Amino acid sequence: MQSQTQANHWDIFCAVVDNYGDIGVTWRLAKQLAKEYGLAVNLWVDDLASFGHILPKLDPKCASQNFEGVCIKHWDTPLTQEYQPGDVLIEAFACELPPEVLDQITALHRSGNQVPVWLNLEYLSAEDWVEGCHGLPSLQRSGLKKQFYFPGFTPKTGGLICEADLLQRRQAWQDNNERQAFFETLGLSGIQTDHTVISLFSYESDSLEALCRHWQQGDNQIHLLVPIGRSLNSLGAFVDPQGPLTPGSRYSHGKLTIHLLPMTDQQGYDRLLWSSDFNIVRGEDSFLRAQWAAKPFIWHIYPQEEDYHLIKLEAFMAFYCHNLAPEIASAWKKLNIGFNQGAQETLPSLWQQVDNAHSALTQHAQNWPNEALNDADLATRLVQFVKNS
Ligand SMILES: Cc1cn([C@H]2C[C@H](O)[C@@H](COP(=O)(O)OP(=O)(O)O[C@H]3O[C@@H](C)[C@H](O)[C@@H](O)[C@H]3O)O2)c(=O)[nH]c1=O
Repeated sequence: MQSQTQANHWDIFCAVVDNYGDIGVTWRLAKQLAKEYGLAVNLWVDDLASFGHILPKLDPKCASQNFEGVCIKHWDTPLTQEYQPGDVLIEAFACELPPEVLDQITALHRSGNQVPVWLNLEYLSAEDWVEGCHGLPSLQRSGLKKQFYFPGFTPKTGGLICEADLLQRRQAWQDNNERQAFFETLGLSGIQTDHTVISLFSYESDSLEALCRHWQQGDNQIHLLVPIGRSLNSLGAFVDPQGPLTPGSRYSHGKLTIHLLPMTDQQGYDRLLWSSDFNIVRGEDSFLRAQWAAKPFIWHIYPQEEDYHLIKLEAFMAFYCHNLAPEIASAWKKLNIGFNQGAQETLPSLWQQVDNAHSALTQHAQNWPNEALNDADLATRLVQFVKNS
């Protein structure tokens, strides 16, 4: 397989901590840098089996393979494939670079040669402090300079990952009403145009059972589309926990039908979000893609110690709601907090209030992407940042 050995290539290193967010974010970025900026990108990943869940064509046993213009390389220990220093070296989410890489760039630096621009791509947060930390240097003992690159929602941050044509493609998909044909490709049947479709990709949560009980007794037919994963661990009362829980299974309870789906590649997941009336998402990447889907959503934020994640949730909600009618903003915020806190008793009424405001929230969700992008997405700002470094 061809790897990127030209002097002007970029290397991105990604260690999969858990779940799919680390690899999901770096894979999106690598694809976009290759496609829109013609950059030669090596994406080094320590866990190809996890990556395979969101890129089913990937061969987890292959050390080097090309997809969508990106060379995906297995990051093993010790590193068996040669690293050649390029223009840029990105360590994603403070993963520790392999010693073989550090040794090479240190040797380059010591011999007075040019070293790659070395960046630590951080997690996304809407908190105030991000602006002050974006771009800060972190001086290394070796004398090398590493800089923090913080994604974010304001012009003084590193921006948000969004491909140049994404919003247009999503709009065309929704205008052309592609959803029914898409559901057919997924083998879904029985979804009529006046039914409500909700996608679910969350962590385990007691909130799920509370919402399902409510939906089961509602007036409207609801279809809950669930890619196989952690959400199912909390739906034991609604799916057959002894059963094989395979894609294609469906379970009906009153007005609620739960459909199990396979995990697909990222493009397929985007389409699922575009095709749903409401999305329940999590982590970092699906959270952002729900915003680009321009539909109302609940964010199940990745839990952190001492409930720090609730501070991050509040910071984002303040941004998202700043120009939303106060009573709608309040209902949507309470639903998100209630979901994240597992507030089983209050969730049905919180859901109802948000559901009543569905068209206003959808309108808001449609305006949000352009506002959030602030004229430049993350890749555009990153390329500029590197030019200025
Ligand atoms: C359901 C589904 C998801 N995906 C992708 C979308 C995203 O790129 C990825 C999921 O990533 P996230 O939404 O970020 O959620 P996550 O929970 O998987 O990842 C998390 O990992 C932790 C280690 C981080 O600290 C969190 O911040 C977060 O990133 O999976 C598919 O490609 N196909 C699918 O069918």
